Amino acid sequence: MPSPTSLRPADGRAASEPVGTGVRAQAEGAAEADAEVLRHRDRIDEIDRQLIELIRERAERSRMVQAARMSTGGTRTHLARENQIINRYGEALGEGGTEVALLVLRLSRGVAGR
Ligand SMILES: C=C(O[C@@H]1C=C(C(=O)O)C=C[C@H]1O)C(=O)O
Repeated sequence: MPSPTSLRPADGRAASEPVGTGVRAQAEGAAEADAEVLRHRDRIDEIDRQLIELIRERAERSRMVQAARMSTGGTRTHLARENQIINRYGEALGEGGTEVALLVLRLSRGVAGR
């Protein structure tokens, strides 16, 4: 006659509990979830690094365009072009895209505005 403990399933749950609900199964599930979080966070951090780098390059190039235009008496800003950019972000990203475009333009324009 087996002892009561030898009747316990190997995954740590009580024999009366459904598969996947035992202490071990829950611990394994939690470890997998933790690993998944770390994997996605690694990629998110990499994406953020790239975004920051791209925003910096964009701002630098934008300031060069602005400087070139102003060197011949033009304005710093060009509203028709900005509207095209705002629409592009809005169409690609939805309502929040418009706000992203406005922030990107603000970062690119520097403090002075026009
Ligand atoms: C860079 C330019 O100058 C300004 C900055 C813009 C930008 O950062 O995208 C867009 C229009 C202008 O207000 C441009 O005209 O292309």
